[in-house]
Amino acid sequence: MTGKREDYITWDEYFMGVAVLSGKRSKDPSTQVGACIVSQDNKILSMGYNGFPLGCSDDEFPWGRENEAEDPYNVKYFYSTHSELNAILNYRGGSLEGSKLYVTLFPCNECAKAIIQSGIKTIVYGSDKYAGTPAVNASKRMLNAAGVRYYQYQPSGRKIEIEV
Ligand SMILES: O=c1[nH]c(=O)n([C@H]2C[C@H](O)[C@@H](COP(=O)(O)O)O2)cc1CO
Ligand SMILES: [Zn+2]
Repeated sequence: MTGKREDYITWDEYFMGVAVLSGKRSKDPSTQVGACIVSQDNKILSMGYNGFPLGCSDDEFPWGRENEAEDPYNVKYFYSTHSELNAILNYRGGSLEGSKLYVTLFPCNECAKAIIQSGIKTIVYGSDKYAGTPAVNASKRMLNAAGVRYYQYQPSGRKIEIEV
């Protein structure tokens, strides 16, 4: 017996927790997504959340999603950068080869391309609320073909509270 504390959080709880916390920075009123990229030896390399690119003000660009077919110019989809892409682009350290991505929502087809090309080899995702849509089907098709492993985060049931 060393007296070691035993109720410390697991690596998965830690990194998914960081992804969830990152998503709390999102200004999207309907879906907040967070991502955390981790090296093979469990070091955090980068983080991201869905938001507009630098210089594109949250107070000037539209956050709504209504009337996309009639007026896509005034809807968020042309402008929001996905959390996974932001996490990849936020990394300034070199290569992401062999790394692992924790993300609160299953990546879309566009993010799948960036994930594959950046060398990320494993995805741990939270929600799969858009499962079965063409974008997610296409994403899974590419990830399967490229040999990127993915599995859903299994909640421990433990509530992690953060007080600052
Ligand atoms: O993988 C993703 N990553 C990601 O960051 N997003 C972002 C883009 C949008 O801001 C929001 C999706 O909005 P909505 O659920 O209202 O369609 O989530 C959406 C996806 C789609 O799977
Ligand atoms: Zn995406």
